[in-house]
Amino acid sequence: MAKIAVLGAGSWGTALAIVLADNGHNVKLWTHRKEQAEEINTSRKNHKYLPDVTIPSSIYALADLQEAIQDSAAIVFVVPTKVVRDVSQQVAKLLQHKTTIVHASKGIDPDSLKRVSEVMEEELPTAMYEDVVVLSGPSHAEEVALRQPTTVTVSSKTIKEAEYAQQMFMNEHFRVYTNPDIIGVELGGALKNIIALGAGISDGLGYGDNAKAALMTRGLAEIARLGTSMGASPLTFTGLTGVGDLIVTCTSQHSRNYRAGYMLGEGYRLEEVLERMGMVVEGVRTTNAAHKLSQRQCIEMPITAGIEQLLYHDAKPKEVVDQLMTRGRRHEMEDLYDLLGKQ
Ligand SMILES: NC(=O)C1=CN([C@@H]2O[C@H](COP(=O)(O)OP(=O)(O)OC[C@H]3O[C@@H](n4cnc5c(N)ncnc54)[C@H](OP(=O)(O)O)[C@@H]3O)[C@@H](O)[C@H]2O)C=CC1
Ligand SMILES: O=C(CO)COP(=O)(O)O
Repeated sequence: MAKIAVLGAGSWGTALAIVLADNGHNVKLWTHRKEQAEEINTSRKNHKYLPDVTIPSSIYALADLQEAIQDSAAIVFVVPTKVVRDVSQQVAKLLQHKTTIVHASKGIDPDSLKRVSEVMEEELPTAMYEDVVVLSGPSHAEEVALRQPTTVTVSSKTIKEAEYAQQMFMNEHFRVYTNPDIIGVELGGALKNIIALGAGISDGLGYGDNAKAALMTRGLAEIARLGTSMGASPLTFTGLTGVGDLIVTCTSQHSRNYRAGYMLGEGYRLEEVLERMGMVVEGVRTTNAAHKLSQRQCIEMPITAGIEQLLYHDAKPKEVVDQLMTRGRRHEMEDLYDLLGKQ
């Protein structure tokens, strides 16, 4: 079995470390906080992020990054998108052997507008790995850590590294597929968080299932529109990392994006919401990134634009809904008219 470093001891890093430990790997769980490493090693609990879960004794938590990555067959980055560059730079300085690089973050960097694997490629020494692998899909940490049935997808530019990650993570509770479309896999995982904010806002406003279904379906349409303009396959958005993750994030109380959206819908201000959450709400920064990308790619993303207005320009949730509902008339699927040769 392999020695694997998991970087980031939040809810998802801890849950993925448990999957890897269940598979018999020797797992080092790196946290940037020494006291958290001590807490995990002594109490076998991650009280802040996964309080109900007992962490197997085969997982060793530590705050020394050098020791964590030393001789590792794979390094799995599970930190919030906004610190991926910084953590990659730290790893780049310490890495002295060739390894497999995996990440499981769901976001887009609003400064560079790059996907997470692109940011990592800019920082990690190319001689030390083949391709960055992304792991994404409908997978709340709280359920994965309890070994409830979960399916995810791994993707990398070439299949070899994705297949290595597939066999590393896969077990009877955690089924892992491969997909060659890394652009679609990363964009689907990142952009669904915007729609989950929207679904939460809708519920927080007191709207019903019709409104949420509309947001999810029209949200998926704009995700796919942007994604295909950036080189993704439209098919990927029908898969686990597209519609699958959209369903789980828009309908679950586990979702931080949904819960943050709910509070916004109830009228709380963004700063207050983020303070109450105390965990990463990736959709907030991703909304900003996606809005800029939609302008760069000349792609219409009305839901994203509305949520951007709400998050960054003080628009009221109800105003945004009214704006969306009173847009001009549209075909549901423009391409279908071309395909069927109809006017
Ligand atoms: N939770 C989930 O179910 C899933 C999450 N993801 C994705 O995984 C990524 C991580 O999310 P998640 O684990 O849920 O987030 P959490 O909010 O649960 O935890 C974030 C973790 O990152 C740590 N961290 C923050 N800044 C740094 C830094 N500069 N260096 C090192 N560590 C840092 C935090 O430490 P501290 O406690 O000190 O703040 C904390 O341990 C996100 O992109 C998310 O979208 C993907 C699938 C499922
Ligand atoms: O990506 C996730 C589930 O697949 C987790 O979503 P949240 O970050 O909204 O909790």
